[in-house]
Amino acid sequence: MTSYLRSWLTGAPSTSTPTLDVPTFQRISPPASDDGDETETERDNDDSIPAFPALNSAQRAKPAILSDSALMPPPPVPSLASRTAGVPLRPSLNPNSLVVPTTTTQKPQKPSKKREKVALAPGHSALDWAALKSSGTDLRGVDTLTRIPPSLLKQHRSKTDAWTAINGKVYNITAYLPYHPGGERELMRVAGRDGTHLFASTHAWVNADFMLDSCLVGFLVPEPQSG
Ligand code: HEM
Repeated sequence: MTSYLRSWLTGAPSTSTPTLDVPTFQRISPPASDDGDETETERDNDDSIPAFPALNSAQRAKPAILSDSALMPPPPVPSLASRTAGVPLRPSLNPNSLVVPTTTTQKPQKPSKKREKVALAPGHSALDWAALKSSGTDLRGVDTLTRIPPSLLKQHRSKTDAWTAINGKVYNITAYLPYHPGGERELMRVAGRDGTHLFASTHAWVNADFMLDSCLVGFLVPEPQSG
């Protein structure tokens, strides 16, 4: 092995290992003429590689050298004369500058009151909710799914018995209250009524169908006409 490696480094042929059969490549020109004086067998045995690109290919043509007037003009030179050392150029003063403004005169926006972060009690993370809802615990409080008119929905608007309707489905949100990342107070705003609009305008990306699947109690229907 050592002598084999040494032979690689020194270029001397190795004595103990047989020489490797390294394939060599030859530059093969296309046949000089193709005017039919060779036999069919000769042609079948002809493994010569055709020239690529073909000898008459346009790729072999000499590229045309464009004159200065045919080339795209260079971008304008920024005017460096107006520059003061250490002071970045103001893009508004220098239309050629690509420098971004380093400051702004606009006041920072106050954080929106609408999406306040609420500290959830320990054991009330999204994962805890997922575990609870798939644990088999009864979160509905009803035996069968029913048709629920707004007047019935309205009767469930306390913290210990809260229902809401989202996209036509009525959920018992009582168990979810302490798990809601936006807080109990915000969630209670939709208790006893159709919360579709408020829900969608706060976080349309939240999948209520999935979050509350085991809290489904029925479907919102119009108030039955009396008389
Ligand atoms: C009834 C079904 C509802 C469910 C299942 C639900 C679920 C969720 C979820 C999963 C989040 C976290 C979203 C995120 O981090 O991107 C969230 C955040 C929030 N929710 Fe709800 N929500 C409901 C209703 C409401 C309602 C009616 C309001 C009232 C305005 C509300 C207000 C908020 C707010 C303010 C946050 C933001 C909390 C934060 O930024 O960390 N949610 N909600």
